[in-house]
Amino acid sequence: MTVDRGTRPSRRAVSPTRSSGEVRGPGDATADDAARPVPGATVARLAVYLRVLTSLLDQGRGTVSSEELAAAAGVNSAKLRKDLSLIGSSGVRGVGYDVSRLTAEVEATLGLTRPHAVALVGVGNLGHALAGYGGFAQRGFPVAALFDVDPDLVGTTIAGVEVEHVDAIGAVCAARGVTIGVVATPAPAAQPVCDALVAAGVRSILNFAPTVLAVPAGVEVRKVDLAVEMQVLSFHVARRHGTVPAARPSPSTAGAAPREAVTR
Ligand SMILES: NC(=O)c1ccc[n+]([C@@H]2O[C@H](COP(=O)([O-])OP(=O)(O)OC[C@H]3O[C@@H](n4cnc5c(N)ncnc54)[C@H](O)[C@@H]3O)[C@@H](O)[C@H]2O)c1
Repeated sequence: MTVDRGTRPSRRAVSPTRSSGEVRGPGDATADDAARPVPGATVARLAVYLRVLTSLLDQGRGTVSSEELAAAAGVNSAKLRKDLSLIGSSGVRGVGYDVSRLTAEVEATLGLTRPHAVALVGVGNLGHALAGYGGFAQRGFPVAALFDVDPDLVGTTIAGVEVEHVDAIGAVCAARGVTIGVVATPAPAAQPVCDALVAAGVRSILNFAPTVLAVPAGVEVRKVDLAVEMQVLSFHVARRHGTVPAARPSPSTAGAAPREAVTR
């Protein structure tokens, strides 16, 4: 099984075998799906399914129907079954999915069969809040190291982890087996910090700084920008209010009749 967009496939192979009583519906996948690449959008949804499954496990639930799991994840059940078939998971008609088994299969696909130690660099407003959030450790991402340059912060402790000087990134990340680096510094500091993390062997970077990071092949960077999310929301609000200008015709449709502006 392969996962596109650079997300690593699971180390533990997930059995593509299916029971004869598997749940199927319109638009569901075929048995060949388990051998296909897992699209990035599916990977993102798997993380959402996992959050729901973890909550069901906490409640002591043994099974869950595709409809219930889909509703809790905010997708339709056909899409959910298709996503799960891509990782070789199937439910049983009239019973649903085994919560424990499905959780293990999704975790294996997401590479969560072992915790990922996280190093967070820049413990200002944002970094401090992230460092103090206990939910990351609960979901397999313990914050193992904190770094900053501010002498007032270095030596302090946040949620039991000492803030160390950024110069110690190499030694500390290697010693603690850090696999994910989080960059929450001002933009000008982000690239040198990223370089130090990469030199320390960190191959996955989550970047909050408003800058594009250059990394060598084999290093995955994901950028989080809440302003971009708000701009997307703004677009949808504007569209609802009919204030989005008409799309310009592309060269291929330049001779065609002009499109109508979006109005209510
Ligand atoms: N992506 C988003 O949605 C989002 C949201 C809020 C903030 N941000 C960005 O996150 C970053 C942090 O924001 P903030 O409000 O916490 O800023 P902040 O100024 O409160 O904190 C930045 C911290 O980085 C430290 N720092 C500076 N240079 C450093 C270096 N070379 N090595 C290590 N630490 C260094 C500073 O000492 C400070 O503690 C900024 O780049 C900001 O634009 C992004």
